[in-house]
Amino acid sequence: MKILVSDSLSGEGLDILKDSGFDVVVDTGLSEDQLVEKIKDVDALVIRSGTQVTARVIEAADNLKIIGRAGVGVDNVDVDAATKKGIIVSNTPDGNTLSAAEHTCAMMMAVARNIPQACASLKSEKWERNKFMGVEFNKKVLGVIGLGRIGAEVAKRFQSFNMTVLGYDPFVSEERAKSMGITLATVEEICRKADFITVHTPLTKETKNLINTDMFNVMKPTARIVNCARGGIINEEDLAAAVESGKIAGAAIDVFVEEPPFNSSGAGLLKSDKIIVTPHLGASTVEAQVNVAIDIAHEIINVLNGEGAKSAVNIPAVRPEVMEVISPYVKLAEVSGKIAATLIGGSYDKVELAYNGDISTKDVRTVTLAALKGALAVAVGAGVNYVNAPGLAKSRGIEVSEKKSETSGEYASVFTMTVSGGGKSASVSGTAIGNDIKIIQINQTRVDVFPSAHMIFADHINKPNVIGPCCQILGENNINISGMQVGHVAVGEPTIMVISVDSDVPEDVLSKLTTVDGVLSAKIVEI
Ligand SMILES: NC(=O)c1ccc[n+]([C@@H]2O[C@H](COP(=O)([O-])OP(=O)(O)OC[C@H]3O[C@@H](n4cnc5c(N)ncnc54)[C@H](O)[C@@H]3O)[C@@H](O)[C@H]2O)c1
Ligand SMILES: O=C(O)[C@H](O)COP(=O)(O)O
Repeated sequence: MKILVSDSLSGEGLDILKDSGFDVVVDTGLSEDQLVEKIKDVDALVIRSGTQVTARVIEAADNLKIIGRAGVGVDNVDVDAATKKGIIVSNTPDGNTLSAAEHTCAMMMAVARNIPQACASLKSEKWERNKFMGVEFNKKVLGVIGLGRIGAEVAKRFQSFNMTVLGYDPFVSEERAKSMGITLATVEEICRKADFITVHTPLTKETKNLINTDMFNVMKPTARIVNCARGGIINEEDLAAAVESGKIAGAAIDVFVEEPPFNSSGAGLLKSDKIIVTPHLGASTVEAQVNVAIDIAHEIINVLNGEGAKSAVNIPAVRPEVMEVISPYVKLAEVSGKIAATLIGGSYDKVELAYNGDISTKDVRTVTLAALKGALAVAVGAGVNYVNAPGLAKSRGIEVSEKKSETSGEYASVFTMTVSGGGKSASVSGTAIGNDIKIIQINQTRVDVFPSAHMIFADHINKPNVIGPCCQILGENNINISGMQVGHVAVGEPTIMVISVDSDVPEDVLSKLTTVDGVLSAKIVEI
């Protein structure tokens, strides 16, 4: 399989990729047209912020399984287009946190003490001590917008300068903020009260232009603002105007709407003496680059080897300790999906997933995805995966619902999947015993089936001389039976027979089974 690395990646990560035995190609600085050409036969793409992975690039990618971002921000990737095509998008959320936080601190200190300007002045043989009068952090107010990994680290560091920290993050509770020594406030309150403001959110439609002229209008004239997150969170034109007119005292900017910003709204920021700038250096430390390269290399190899993605941004991230508990149910759900969709034997517009007992208290988002993947695979084939299963279900008008209850009867946990539509339904219940999975009910019939690779499900009447002839047909066609289960019902009642076999069962053999007196239908499920 082929891995294309299209931005600079530290050698430690490249070595891991090369040692995995995959074909690794490093080709940086590609235009969109060049990438469209090169991506066709690529299985994994490794990027930083320099590569724009547009819908056009994704459309051209015939084999792509994962886009791995060595870093945090995925705003240079069309994640929706990737998701629709079933491509995993993963990042490395932790590897560059400290470097980005430290760069923010460096920028804040530099703008407080005019260090770049004073340095340039002295190097041009001027001794301008009065011109570069700075300000202290002591007893000042810091406003942090976005209290995630980097925001929290920045807040912690400035608390040691004896600053009061105000924070805004709609996804952070009062308790969490309190535990970090931060008082929650609105963006406007922060803008009114803070001496220093720093933004640490992703760029989203909510955060785009979050800091604009309206906010600069309420800031102190001594306020200084820093952006080491994403260009566009602070409106570039409004910032240039606010600094120029003296509405605020200065700014420090690492990131721009367009990078490099020479021919865009960011160009105005380069002209002001009161705005210091760096060319997107937040993550540019030896340590961060080694961390993110190693993290993304392992993620790429895992995914190409068919193991799960650990840090995908377009499928649920499940903590390893939770994954350990739910992983047999992930397997069970996929198998149940295949069985239920095969048994209904046609279209359906409802999928109901019932989680009973211990499993109902766990994060089961991945189990639900697995159930959909299994069911849709019956119609769509190998083109369905964890990433595109919900989108495919939606586009087929399938309504998915979950029910949870802590009661489960004789088993600690029971998972039930029901598909229904057009007046028909099929349902499968199962449980996990250690790492093994067992189907315990099909429709209304109790069974005890440990799923195998090839299983025949035959509806029949529970009466003499049905099972024998079925086994004979399979034997005559050289199909070895490795196990068999018949649903527990009274004689004369309809039930189900599940025959595990060691090889595929051709259609004509399945048809022959239905000629046996008492057999109502026969279907094969391949796991
Ligand atoms: N300059 C660099 O080189 C560099 C390096 C690393 C990360 N970054 C950028 O820094 C930013 C933060 O990274 P992180 O690792 O801390 O991410 P994170 O996901 O840990 O934190 C982001 C925080 O923003 C919050 N948030 C989301 N929407 C918000 C909104 N509308 N208002 C306020 N808060 C909101 C989230 O709740 C979260 O707590 C990202 O944009 C990332 O791309 C830049
Ligand atoms: O989001 C990030 O991780 C940073 O912006 C770093 O980007 P880079 O990998 O291009 O330095």
